[in-house]
Amino acid sequence: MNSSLVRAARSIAHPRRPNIDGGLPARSASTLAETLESQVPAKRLALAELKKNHGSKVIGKVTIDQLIGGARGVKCMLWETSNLDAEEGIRFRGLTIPECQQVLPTFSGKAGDGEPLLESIIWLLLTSEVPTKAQVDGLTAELHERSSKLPKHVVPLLNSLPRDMHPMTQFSIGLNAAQTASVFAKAYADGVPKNEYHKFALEDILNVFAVIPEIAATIYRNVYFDGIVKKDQTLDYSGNFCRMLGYDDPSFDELMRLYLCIHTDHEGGNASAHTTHLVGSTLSDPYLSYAAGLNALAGPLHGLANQEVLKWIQALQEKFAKEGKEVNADTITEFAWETLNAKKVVPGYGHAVLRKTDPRYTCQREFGLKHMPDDPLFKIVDTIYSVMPGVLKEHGKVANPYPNVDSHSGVLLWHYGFTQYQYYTVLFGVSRAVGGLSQLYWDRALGLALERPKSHTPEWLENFAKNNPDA
Ligand SMILES: CC(=O)SCCNC(=O)CCNC(=O)[C@H](O)C(C)(C)COP(=O)(O)OP(=O)(O)OC[C@H]1O[C@@H](n2cnc3c(N)ncnc32)[C@H](O)[C@@H]1OP(=O)(O)O
Ligand SMILES: O=C([O-])CC(=O)C(=O)O
Repeated sequence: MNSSLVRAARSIAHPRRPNIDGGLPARSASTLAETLESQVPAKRLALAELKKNHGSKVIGKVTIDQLIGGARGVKCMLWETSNLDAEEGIRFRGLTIPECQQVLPTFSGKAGDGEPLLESIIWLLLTSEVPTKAQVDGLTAELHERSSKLPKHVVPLLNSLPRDMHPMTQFSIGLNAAQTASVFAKAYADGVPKNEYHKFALEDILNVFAVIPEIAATIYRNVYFDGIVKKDQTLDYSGNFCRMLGYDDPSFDELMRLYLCIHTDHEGGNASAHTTHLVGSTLSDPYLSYAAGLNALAGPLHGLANQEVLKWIQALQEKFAKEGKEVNADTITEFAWETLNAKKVVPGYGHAVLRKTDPRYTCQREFGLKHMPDDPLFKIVDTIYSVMPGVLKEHGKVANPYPNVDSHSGVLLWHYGFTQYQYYTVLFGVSRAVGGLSQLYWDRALGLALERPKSHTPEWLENFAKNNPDA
């Protein structure tokens, strides 16, 4: 591992940590819980100071357009695990995706040699520190051990669900049902003081990370196969998850590691993270909070777009096969205009914040170029990329004509025979738990308030506009 790069990454990821001897930042205690607990006092103090010294500073204004238009650009949420720049894309604790790929521990043990382990990202997002391989291995073992905490009624419940119920509905039901194991809910009922909430939240958060692969894999095996889920806990989190889904291919394991890492977090305003944060702010426990987040992820303008992309490509292929035409730049353009003229969205394109190609799209494209350059579907996605921004620019309505993460993920899965696209958002849901719930830990540790913004009636807005012509 390149130590100067790791040093630089650590100082980006954790800018306030003193670096007394000019070398690597002091390594904190070895378990994740101890590392986090050691950070809480300083973080609480920093937030209190920020409030005391700068609490009344104005950081923005809100227009009536923003109020009507889904609060785009309204600054109203504290989120520390990641930050999204409209041009550059996501940074996880200050690190871009390529930087994460260079410095985070991988399955081989060598940073930069393969995709980061999900456990590395869990550690990074929660603590803001780049973990060592030993810390990551410890976390892998801890999560495997915690996976036994899935309540015994959950799998039979999942087995009883109709096979044609959408996998995301099943996922939400499964996680809600697992909530009987919440130690946070029990601690609250037992009256633990507010400054201790985060300790019980962390227990739930790690347990949720540990049990969701079994919920997700049971759904996949039930809906499409024989219902049998086989584990291999000698592997890392993602590798074991692949075995549970029924895949045993090192290249697919690497894809899953990449997939699970890049979908974790996208700052706070996206619908699934925001929902988790909002529901958690009522002191609903992490199981219920993230189950709510899953329901937001299940919408077609958000996480479900990844299945819609595959559906769109299948429809395109079917139409031109019937007409005896090949799929190429011209026929894709024709199909895109048909979609737009029918007043439907082109799935996988556009974004509420991004104004350039999503770096999560780019890194998946690079994976495709390395592992499946001649795959016909991969080539179609590339051809779509070559024409769609031009079509959307010509259409003239779309703020961002470039592809988002959902545009590419399904095609990579398809290459490995994972063709059940109605299930794809469940994989996204396994990953997004990590971002939403890492932030939820800090929400409770910092004692953040119940979220409750102000709404206004149309009459109030009209009166305001009439009485304030220059506003
Ligand atoms: C993980 C994720 O959630 S990434 C996003 C996944 N979603 C998709 O890929 C679905 C397709 N994309 C979209 O629907 C949108 O781009 C969104 C929902 C992601 C963002 O929405 P907005 O911030 O409102 O986008 P924007 O400001 O560009 O919208 C302006 C207009 O362009 C339309 N538009 C935006 N993107 C698209 C698109 N891909 N295809 C067609 N029309 C689009 C909007 O529907 C809106 O139309 P309207 O004025 O008639 O309401
Ligand atoms: O940021 C958003 O609004 C949507 C998105 O890409 C994500 O949640 O990953």
